[in-house]
Amino acid sequence: MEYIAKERIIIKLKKASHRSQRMTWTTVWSALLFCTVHVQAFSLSKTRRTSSLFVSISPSTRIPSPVDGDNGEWSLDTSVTGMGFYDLDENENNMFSFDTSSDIISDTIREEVDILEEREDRLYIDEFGVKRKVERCILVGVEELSAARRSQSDDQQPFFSLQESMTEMRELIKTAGMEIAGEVTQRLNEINPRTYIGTGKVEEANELMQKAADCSTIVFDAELTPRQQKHLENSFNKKILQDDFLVAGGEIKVIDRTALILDIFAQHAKTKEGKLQVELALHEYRKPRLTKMWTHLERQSGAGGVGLRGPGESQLEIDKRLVRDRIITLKHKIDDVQKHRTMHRLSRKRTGLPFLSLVGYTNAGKSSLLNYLTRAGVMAEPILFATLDPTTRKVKLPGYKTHPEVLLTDTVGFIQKLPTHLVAAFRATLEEVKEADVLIHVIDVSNPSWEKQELAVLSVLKEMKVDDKPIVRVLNKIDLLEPDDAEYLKYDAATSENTVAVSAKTGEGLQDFVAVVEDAMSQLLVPIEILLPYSKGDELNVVHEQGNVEVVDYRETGTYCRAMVPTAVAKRLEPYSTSHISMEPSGDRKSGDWKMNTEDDEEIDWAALAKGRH
Ligand SMILES: Nc1nc2c(ncn2[C@@H]2O[C@H](COP(=O)(O)OP(=O)(O)OP(=O)(O)O)[C@@H](O)[C@H]2O)c(=O)[nH]1
Ligand SMILES: [Mg+2]
Repeated sequence: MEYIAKERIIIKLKKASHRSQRMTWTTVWSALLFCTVHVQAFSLSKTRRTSSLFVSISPSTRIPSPVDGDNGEWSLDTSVTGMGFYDLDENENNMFSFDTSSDIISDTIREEVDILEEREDRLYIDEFGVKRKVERCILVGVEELSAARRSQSDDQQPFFSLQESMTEMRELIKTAGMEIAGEVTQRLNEINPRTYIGTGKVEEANELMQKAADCSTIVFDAELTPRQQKHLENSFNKKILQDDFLVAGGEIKVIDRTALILDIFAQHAKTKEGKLQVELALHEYRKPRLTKMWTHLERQSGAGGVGLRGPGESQLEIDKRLVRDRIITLKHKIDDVQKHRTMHRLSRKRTGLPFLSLVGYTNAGKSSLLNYLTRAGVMAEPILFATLDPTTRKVKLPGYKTHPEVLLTDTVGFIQKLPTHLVAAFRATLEEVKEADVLIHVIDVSNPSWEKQELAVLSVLKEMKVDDKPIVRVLNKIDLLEPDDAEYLKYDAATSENTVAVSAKTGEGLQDFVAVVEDAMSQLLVPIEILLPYSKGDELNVVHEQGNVEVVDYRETGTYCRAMVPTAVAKRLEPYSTSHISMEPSGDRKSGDWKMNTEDDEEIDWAALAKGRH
């Protein structure tokens, strides 16, 4: 039996793990190559139970029938969404009716494939028909004593103790959908440049994993270098490597903190842009980590068709080229999406509404606050990195005099030790923070490490060079505190500048929140002095709505008005200005002390001016 692809499809080839992997995959590859399948991308997933190969192939290529049976080498799995092919031996009309939503395939092949294989890795159906999580892992953490010492001399860089960091990792692992089967920790003066932890600890982790059932993953609470990861993989997979892949069972995966966060991002990205960014970050992460583990797949690529022909290109080289090409394509696509976003931002600016951005540590309650204020229905979950895509809402703030309406954006949460290339991949989201007039820093005060989390966020804001913007500190989740602690924090907030204690769950303190935000925004107002023609009555309304009017005087030539207004409004009204007002702040912008330069710097009698007698 033979099949022909209707359109570009992903096929999934599965085999049971009891056969020699080397034999089987070589057979699969040769089968695919002999029938001139144009393989466009592939990804391999292995668990203890099965190994799956996902291949994207071009339309109209014929693929051979899988060999089934007792000693079957491989089988074709038709359960992958987006598959579509004809069964040639059957009646041509009798095609398999699969859901072939083409955008899954065209834009995000790797991503869909990754998510599918991740899901498969995690879930199995037990004898009662219940889906259970099976991916279990060993968590490894290190207390780096030299880093602890360094941090003592730097107040700005928070140092999370081993226990704090491990608590956070446990949450991340839970969010990623894994279970912890055991933990290994080590106190080291300096980390081991080769294997991160000492060789004794590698052994300990290995033993722990052998004892735990269904456990083939080791998660490190660290950003491992590609070299360290390779050495660790080799140490944990010594047996498989020694036996030249002939032993039963899947290989042991070594995952670092970055890979774990990327996995969570991949599961949570909702919009096209978010997905593209995650895919880019994943490829950037994987590029230096492609290794010669799979050299048994090495071949001359003449049979690969146009574009793949060439002298002696190894599978590893092809992989690298595929990843490189994909990165370039992704960057182009992201640039395109960002052009739209820039246009969107410009039109938003034209509305003249102040722009507030919610920032904060992951799980602090940013989305909950936006939900409370707007009923926007932004996903707020007790999981880390619930939000990846920025959501902007117009919010009416009750009791606001100067800015009755503002634009409020929810953003991706921060986390300590956030790898720099992850930050780069999410630059579009961070652009939103750069554009903001005021930052609303949401802090989860029910978390024992909240002060360190606050510092971690401030240091990222500093890196992004946005720490000069007015920042409102929102001490959130006070409902979870002991009454005394809550009272103390409320008092502390009331006596500190730009700070408010709230609960985004019960709504407590949100009236004060509005007042504090208004205070912060008044720092954005600039003084104007204008003479508006009577035909521009609507502009005067804007000044009344969005500004603080000090003097209005109806004169023969128009309405004289002195007021404090948002910068956008001041710029628009510049043609009607009666004096030359400098828009530059005089020194500290936060003080709200804006300098006015009159032409000859003469003393002005404001009262007389107001009455039109100056
Ligand atoms: N008890 C209590 N829970 C809260 C409060 N605010 C938020 N939460 C809960 O905290 C969890 C995280 O809230 P989110 O709003 O998703 O947090 P976030 O800052 O948007 O998180 P990320 O998008 O992951 O960065 C959710 O389960 C919320 O219900 C609060 O004031 N009190
Ligand atoms: Mg959120």
